[in-house]
Amino acid sequence: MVALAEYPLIAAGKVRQLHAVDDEHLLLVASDRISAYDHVLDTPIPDKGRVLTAMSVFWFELLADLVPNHLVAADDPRIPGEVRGRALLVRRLDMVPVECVARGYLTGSGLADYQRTGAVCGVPLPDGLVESAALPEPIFTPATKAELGAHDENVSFAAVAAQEGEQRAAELRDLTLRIYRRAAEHARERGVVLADTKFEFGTGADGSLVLGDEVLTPDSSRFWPADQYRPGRVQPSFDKQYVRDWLTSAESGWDRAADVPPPPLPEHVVAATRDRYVEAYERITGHRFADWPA
Ligand SMILES: N#Cc1c(N)ncnc1-c1cnn(Cc2cccc(F)c2)c1
Repeated sequence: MVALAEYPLIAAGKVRQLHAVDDEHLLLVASDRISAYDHVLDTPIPDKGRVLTAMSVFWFELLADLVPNHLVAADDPRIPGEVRGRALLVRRLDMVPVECVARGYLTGSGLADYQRTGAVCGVPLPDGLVESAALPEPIFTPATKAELGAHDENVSFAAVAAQEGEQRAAELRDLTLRIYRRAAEHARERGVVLADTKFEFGTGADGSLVLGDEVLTPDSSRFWPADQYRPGRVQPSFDKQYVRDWLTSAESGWDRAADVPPPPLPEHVVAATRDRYVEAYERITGHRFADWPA
């Protein structure tokens, strides 16, 4: 078994890394780190990396009839033991430099754009939409990837077409929305609102689109508990609300506006957050997390 250190690091996000395995394969590693309020917290959430990896595998398999994906293996001798269960062996693709975001609800940067311009990524929306409003239909709201730590920049479909060509841009939009609709319906039947999500696509040797990166995890998407959904307010995050509430409580002593790092999380917040990740996985997939490879 190879050690992770023998696979050169080629990209790193806030809570995950990408290593080169060979000319054809990469290793996508999810850490137990959690970010909140644009800070990566000091306290890891045990099993978060494994839950999110297991979730991506579930969605790749559920969506395989809609779109090919880059997954080669979740359990393979090339995956180092130290990251087994929270790493995916994937096919090296030629990535399309567009963050393909689908939104079924209006929140975050989409709401901010709408309040400023009446539109999101140039897509006009009806008047009077409030925080977390369900959109008349899901919309494609692409973005360009920002440097680590900065927020992605929302761009218009026309900008994507100028960069990728009209046909490829239309393909990215249509595929993004088809996948979102399928996933949102599946999640909603299981008590989870998939408010929005971000896909990354690449192309293989034949030039056709392949779904890459992580997919439909609570880190690449907004998951809300359906039974608490109420438009007109910021929704509780299915997975991160305990962390957010504690960090903004007097107990933490943290001042979010002071741009200082958040304090370590108390054990009860860590445990409750781990439980929420496991609950999200078990609800959405119907599988027991205990059955995911150790
Ligand atoms: N997935 C994938 C992928 C692929 N299958 N082939 C080629 N490149 C990529 C690739 C390059 N950057 N990213 C984003 C990313 C993901 C995970 C961790 C990071 F730090 C950064 C993805």
